[in-house]
Amino acid sequence: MTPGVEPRDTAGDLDIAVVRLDGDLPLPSYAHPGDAGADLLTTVDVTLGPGERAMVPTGVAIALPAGYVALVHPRSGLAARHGLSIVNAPGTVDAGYRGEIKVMLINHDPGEPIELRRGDRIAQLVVQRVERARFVEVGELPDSSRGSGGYGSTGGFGRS
Ligand SMILES: O=c1ccn([C@H]2C[C@H](O)[C@@H](COP(=O)(O)OP(=O)(O)OP(=O)(O)O)O2)c(=O)[nH]1
Ligand SMILES: [Mg+2]
Repeated sequence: MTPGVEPRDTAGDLDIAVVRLDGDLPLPSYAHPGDAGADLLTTVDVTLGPGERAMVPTGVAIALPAGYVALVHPRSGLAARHGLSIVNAPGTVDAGYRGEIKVMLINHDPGEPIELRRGDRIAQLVVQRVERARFVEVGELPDSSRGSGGYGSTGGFGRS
């Protein structure tokens, strides 16, 4: 594909087997060509009070090919407007997992409840290739510029 040119349609390039577990709700789908996340829907009505969380079913189970992972990400619009996020963001769906994909939603708003209705788009699924590592024990690690510095070792906001 030519760099900078949008793909033509909203389908992906990788076939992933999906089973619908709950009626006729639509399959996960990308809202726009080029989107990284396919929207996941809730199959249930649920109200989350301020600070409350819930494990919400999406009505789909998938079989990812070996070497892939699906990550369950929050939707930024719902986060910005309502404070809706995901407790374990991003959730990890392993290639071998055949159960229903669930989303652990949390209402971060301090005062307002969030009312979700069956069929609402609650999260997005990002499918990626993933490496599986071999953890090779050694006595000592090679030097690096960062070394063991972390947790703010380079400074804060960068204000002068
Ligand atoms: O947001 C999520 C996260 C996980 N899962 C499913 C798919 C995943 O393959 C499985 C296990 O997830 P994870 O490894 O994150 O949880 P765990 O607490 O380590 O459970 P386990 O001991 O089953 O691995 O749960 C979801 O449906 N949604
Ligand atoms: Mg695990």
